[in-house]
Amino acid sequence: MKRIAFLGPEGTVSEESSRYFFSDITVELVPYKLISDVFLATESGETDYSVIPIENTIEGSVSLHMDWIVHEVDLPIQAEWTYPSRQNLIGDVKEIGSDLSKIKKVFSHPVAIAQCKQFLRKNLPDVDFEYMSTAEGVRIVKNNPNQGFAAIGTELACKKYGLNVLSKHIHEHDNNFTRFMLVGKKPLIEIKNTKLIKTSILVTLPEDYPGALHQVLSAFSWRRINLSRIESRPTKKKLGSYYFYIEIEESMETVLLPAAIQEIEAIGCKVRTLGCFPSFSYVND
Ligand SMILES: O=C(O)C(=O)C[C@]1(C(=O)O)C=C[C@@H](O)C=C1
Repeated sequence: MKRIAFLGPEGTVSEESSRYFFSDITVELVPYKLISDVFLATESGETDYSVIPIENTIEGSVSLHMDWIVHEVDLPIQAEWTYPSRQNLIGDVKEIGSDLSKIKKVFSHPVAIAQCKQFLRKNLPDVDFEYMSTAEGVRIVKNNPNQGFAAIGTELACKKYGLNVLSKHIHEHDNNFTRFMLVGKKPLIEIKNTKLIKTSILVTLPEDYPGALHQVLSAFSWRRINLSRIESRPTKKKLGSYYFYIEIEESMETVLLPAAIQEIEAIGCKVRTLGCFPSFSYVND
């Protein structure tokens, strides 16, 4: 059975989304305390794949996780899916009741906190924050009663640690989704079929000259290849030096995409393929 590393403890959004994505495939989900441990578990062979949150509707890219994929490990992207992040204010109702001013400190993941900024500004303007995964936050609140602690996390974690939802769905938009990537050394053949196959590449320009990026993009545009994301990140070698992370809605097994990449290489760019993978959108059933 395939072992899948995710950010733990049990009850994180990563776990909820993995249970959804792997609902038809029997896998063992293995929690790790830090996202670095999640990556390294698969890099070392302790697990077969890692589940990595990569982008959120409200917060945008999770840059730290993208940087891990690019700089720290050699783990191709094998699949991606979207999943709704439903955040709740969680605590002990016997302690807090309906008086949220009793809350002095909130524990959660920085990305989850950022998804609830408006709620927090309005209802908890003076609280302190401490950062960890959402489920770790819920666990800490459970283990430290009567201190004015609360967490932002999932209903799964709330049930798991025997606490109460003090305010339900406190994230800013109904359309709050997180995109997760499955990274690992080999393709996961058990994955269901999908129409959309994407390819992710990293492009480093040879030097900074007028129109350099335009030339790269035109290799895709005249072939009518659709790009779904482009982002620049520092190469970490020199201030002001960037690579471009480009997501393409096309498989490497087509004729057009390898030709576009060859053209980009011919103008002196370095291209690294991070993965060619099936892409799934959340279906509410
Ligand atoms: O802390 C969690 O529950 C996670 O799974 C992490 C994470 C993230 O890293 O973006 C995942 C999705 C949520 O939107 C917020 C936090």
